[in-house]
Formats: sequence, C-alpha cells, structure tokens
Amino acid sequence: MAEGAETFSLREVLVAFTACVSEQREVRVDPYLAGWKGLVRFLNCLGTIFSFISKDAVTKIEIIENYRNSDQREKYLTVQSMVEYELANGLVDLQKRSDSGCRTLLRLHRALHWLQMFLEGLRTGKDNSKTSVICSETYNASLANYHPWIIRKAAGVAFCALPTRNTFLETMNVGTAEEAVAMLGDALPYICEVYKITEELYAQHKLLDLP
Ligand SMILES: CCCCCCCC/C=C\CCCCCCCC(=O)N[C@@H](COP(=O)(O)O)[C@H](O)/C=C/CCCCCCCCCCCCC
Repeated sequence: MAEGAETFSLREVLVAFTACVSEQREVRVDPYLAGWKGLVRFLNCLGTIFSFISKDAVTKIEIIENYRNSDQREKYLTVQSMVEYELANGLVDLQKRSDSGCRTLLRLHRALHWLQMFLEGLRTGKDNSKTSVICSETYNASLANYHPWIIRKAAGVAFCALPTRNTFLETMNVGTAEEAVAMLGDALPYICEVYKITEELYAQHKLLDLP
C-alpha cells in the first residue's frame, strides 16, 4: 500500500453517501462530493499506477465544487436544483463537451454504477477471489462502454496491481475482512439509492447521453 493508507476509512465514505438523499428524495451535492473524495483517498492508497484515474475524478469533483463555491452556490445544492437551473439557463450543451455541472456529474454518476457493482462483487466474492478480476469484470460491464480503447487498456493494466480481496478489505480500516464485508452490506443500499434517483432524474430530462 502507498503512503496515506491509514487516512482512509470506509466508514467516512458510508456516512457521506448515507447523508446524500434528503427527505424529499433529492441528492445533496456536498455529501456526494465528500463520498467521492473519500474514495479518491482510498484509490491514492493503492499506488501511483492509479493516479491517472484519481486525477480525472479530482478534476470532475473540483469542477462541481467550484459551482458550489460560486455566487450560484444555492442552485447547486442538490442534483435536482442543478439540473433545473442549468437547463432553464441554457448551460447544458447537448452537442459538444462542456464543463456544465450536469455533464460533469454524469461522469461520476456512471462511475458510481461501476462502484455499486464492484462493491457487490467484493462483498459476495469468495475469500480467495481476485480483486483484479472483480474490478475488470464490473468495469467491462459498465464504465468501459463510455471509454475509448486507450483508457480501457490503461485501466486494465492498473487493475492487475490490485491487492488480494482480503488485503483490499483490510485496507478499508473498519476491522477484519468480515467486518468490512458487513459494512459494505450496510453501505450498498445507500449508494444504490443515490444512483437510482440520479439515473431517473437524468433519464427524465434526457441527459444520460451528454457528450
Ligand atoms: C469503498 C472502498 C472500496 C472501493 C474503492 C474504489 C475507489 C474508486 C475511487 C475512484 C474511482 C474513480 C472514478 C473515476 C471517474 C471516471 C470518470 C470518467 O469516466 N472519466 C472519463 C471520461 O471523462 P471525459 O473525458 O468525458 O471528461 C475519462 O476519460 C477517464 C479517465 C480515467 C480513467 C477512468 C477509469 C476508471 C476505472 C474505474 C475505477 C477503477 C478503480 C479501481 C480501484 C479499486
């Protein structure tokens, strides 16, 4: 493990995603970003081979954080208010790449789908299963569909550096591998709920294919 492994706690990530959904079933942006930042910290613990992935995630987190720190911060309080504001003000480019909040969050949203599948694979995997296999199978079934060949190849190479399932689970800093598995079981419904609400919102506004 690279330096900094001790600063990651799965519990913190869980708390962030637990706090995402409001009573009105809206997705709060701040805990959403806090959850991603925690995950990036974990990724950084796994070694520099994952830097190109964490850099991309950080860039996207920072774009949305900048909106949260701007004069329009209230419009970016939830994913719902962000979508409404950006669409009403013509800020979402449907034809070409832009730095809109909607487009940027969509990239993280797609990655959340991979995360959901990956954590479920990890949770239900056997003691001796390979994290690299779980990771590449779930990546190929989700995020890879949006990535060009060169990114898919680089990701595939990086996955080979992943530690065994038990080492991976112990790195989560929640106790034994069994305790980490139990916590994953607690965390997953919250992550799934965030994903589901965002997916429905983006589908409703036809935003799922933003370039
Ligand atoms: C609970 C703890 C255990 C789980 C630990 C998981 C840690 C994962 C942390 C971060 C995941 C990174 C999320 C990456 C977001 C990627 C967004 C994206 O798709 N970006 C591409 C498209 O962007 P635009 O060009 O359209 O702006 C971009 O091209 C991607 C570049 C980088 C490569 C992304 C590969 C993603 C692989 C999936 C994550 C692998 C992590 C493996 C470690 C377990």
